[in-house]
Amino acid sequence: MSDTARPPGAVVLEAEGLTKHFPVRARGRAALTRAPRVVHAVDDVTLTLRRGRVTALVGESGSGKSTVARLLAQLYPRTGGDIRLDGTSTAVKGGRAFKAYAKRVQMIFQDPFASLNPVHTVRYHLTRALKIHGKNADGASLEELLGRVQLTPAELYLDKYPHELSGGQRQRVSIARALAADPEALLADEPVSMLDVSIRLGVLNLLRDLKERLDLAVLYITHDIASARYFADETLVMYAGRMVEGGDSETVTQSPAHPYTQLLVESAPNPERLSAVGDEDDDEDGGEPPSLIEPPSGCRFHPRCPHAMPVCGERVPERVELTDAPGHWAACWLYAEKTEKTEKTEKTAQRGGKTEETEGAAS
Ligand SMILES: Nc1ncnc2c1ncn2[C@@H]1O[C@H](COP(=O)(O)OP(=O)(O)OP(=O)(O)O)[C@@H](O)[C@H]1O
Repeated sequence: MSDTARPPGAVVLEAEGLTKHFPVRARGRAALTRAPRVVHAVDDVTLTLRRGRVTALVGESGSGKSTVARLLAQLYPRTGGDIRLDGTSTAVKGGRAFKAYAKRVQMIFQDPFASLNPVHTVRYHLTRALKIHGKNADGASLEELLGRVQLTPAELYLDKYPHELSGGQRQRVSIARALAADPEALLADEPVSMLDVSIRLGVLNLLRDLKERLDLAVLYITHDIASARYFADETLVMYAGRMVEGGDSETVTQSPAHPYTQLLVESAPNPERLSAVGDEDDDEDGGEPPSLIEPPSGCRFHPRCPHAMPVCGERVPERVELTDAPGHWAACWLYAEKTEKTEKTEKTAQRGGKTEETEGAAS
């Protein structure tokens, strides 16, 4: 890697105010009479990926996680916001600029069977990836790549076709192919959710090992908040296109602040299990996710929230830093209200004024 001199924890990839709206195609009369509508898939998402750290992005189906990953991989143009790679703003449309970006930011998909071409061998896939990124594709390089994903001895795998491998082995080949670029960031979109429960842990352990050995910045997308606790250094929670909570994984999963994160944690049947939550959680307790064509006003979780207050339906809550752990934050009026009140009380006290009256006016 060209930049091994950078310290662990250095920022690799950042998104700020990242937004993606997909146009909805109207049919028939509606196409003539109705204003064009959009799916608010991702709104105002801010995140940072650092070297040698795994960041989990957790949320139920349709919350916008894959769209965030695809935006970060520059597979979609964004509607708004910024993406910075090593501090430089980037918007890549294709061609040579995309190739240069993809060399540094690689993506791993959920279904390794779909992402590998069934008519080609492991040797072909890895040779092609190495050549695309201008690397030597000799036997030693192929062996080294397979060694990185613990498929040894290499000759056992090199001439196999995808259907001759197990699901776990296929995903390891996909990971090896991504590593052929020698990337700085790896975007893993539900990398184990299609694998048998018994082999998920092995693949996650491999990713963790790679993160440490290669100092990779890893984005780990999952439905399963229990696996985020196990595997990720930091956890971010998304609901209906917006980020609602973030912090170190232990704090977010053990002391969730946002009512949505609390619901996710409660509905994970066994936090110790790297479970199949993602396969079955679409109707977890507490209702359904909202339509993203006309998302709820204010906090998008407010129609499902057991603590909803009038303000929750009126204004989008901002991130509030919480005091229980450094870096822990939530975008929730439960905490913003307290902060607003505290600030008002402090200001009034400084002026030597009417604390009680000001508080009453604020609530
Ligand atoms: N290409 C697209 N065109 C239109 N709408 C899209 C497109 N891709 C995603 N969406 C919509 O954007 C929203 C977010 O989808 P996304 O796939 O990012 O969510 P997710 O959290 O990754 O869900 P899952 O875990 O099921 O993959 C959904 O409402 C989805 O229907």
